[in-house]
Amino acid sequence: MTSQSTANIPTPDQIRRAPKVLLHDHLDGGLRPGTIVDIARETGYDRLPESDPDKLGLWFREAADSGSLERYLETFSHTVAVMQTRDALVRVARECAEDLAEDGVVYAEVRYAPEQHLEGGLSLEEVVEAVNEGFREGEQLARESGHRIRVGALLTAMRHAARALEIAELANRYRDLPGGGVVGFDIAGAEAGFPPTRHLDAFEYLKRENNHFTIHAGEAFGLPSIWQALQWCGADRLGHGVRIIDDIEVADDGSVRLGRLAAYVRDKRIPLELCPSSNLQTGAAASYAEHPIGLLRRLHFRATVNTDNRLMSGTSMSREFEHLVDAFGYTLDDMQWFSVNAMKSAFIPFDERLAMINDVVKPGYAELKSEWLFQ
Ligand SMILES: O=c1[nH]cnc2c1ncn2[C@H]1C[C@H](O)[C@@H](CO)O1
Ligand SMILES: [Zn+2]
Repeated sequence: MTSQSTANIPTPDQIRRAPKVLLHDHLDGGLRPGTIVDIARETGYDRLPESDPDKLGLWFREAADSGSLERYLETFSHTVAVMQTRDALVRVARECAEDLAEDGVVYAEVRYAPEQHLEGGLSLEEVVEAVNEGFREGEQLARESGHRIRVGALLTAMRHAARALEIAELANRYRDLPGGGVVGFDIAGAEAGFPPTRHLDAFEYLKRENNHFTIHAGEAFGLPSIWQALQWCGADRLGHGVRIIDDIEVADDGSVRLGRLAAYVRDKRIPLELCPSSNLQTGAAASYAEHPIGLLRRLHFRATVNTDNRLMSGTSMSREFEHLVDAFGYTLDDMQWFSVNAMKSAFIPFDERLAMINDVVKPGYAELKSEWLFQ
């Protein structure tokens, strides 16, 4: 007879079926290798390092496994290269929504940088409309195969470039669309040398518009980047934020002391969009077992679990949770805690977040948690 305590450690199948919430996933970091090969052939892009989809998938994982964020980011030149036409963007977005739904994700915010998709002659607006169309098609196809998912877009501006205000204005124009649209804004790219305050005009504009934004901060660079993102720029969430650990001291007797920034992040319930596998690849953490998510969860930070780049990390939401279950012995209750945290931190309206938590996430976990009774 299975007991409740062993049954509460989820099996891989339960992890996949559990309702999961994803806040940090890059559209150009999640393509299917076969799709990259197809589009490269159709559009005449001849610089792919491999033409066999399996080998190409492996190439991305290995190339991204460099220990440096800068080298990791170089792999995106190939995915961005095959995302320059309307058809390609619709397809990639559709498949993204389908893949997430198949993996048991019920709500996702997926980000991309419109300014990187203009080389084929599309306008910024055409890029956003193509991606939105793909997400809607993917949601519909997922429904037809028995999965429910909602996907919102986050528009990213590249931190080394100078188009943040323009992209923030774009994000604001595509808000509040019926059926879902652009739910917020982000900045990404190499962190060292490109502080978020370079883009203050964009953040101040979004605040005046009562809009939402997250900032990649505290990944390759430490506390100053997190501090700027919160106290100068006013970020609602931190993309990664994992280096907040540098402001937490754990003494030999297990007692914990938070510095002022870490205390602020916890007190204000600032969501941390943690991405364990990505951090291992860029050198921000040494192993799953040593990943700061273990301590941050114990200390009740508003921690969430995310994929970052499913292609480059060969991962999925289920894979991320499998690693965490192995490393920390997490149960279905822990998974629910992370999923509720993420849903609370989403950029959609409060009533919709609440309904997702009460009517989708919690009932999904209750169902899984009761399975042991009927075995
Ligand atoms: O983990 C990341 N840190 C900083 N930038 C990133 C990360 N993953 C992807 N990006 C960049 C590369 C993409 O081309 C861009 C937009 O999705 O965002
Ligand atoms: Zn990211």
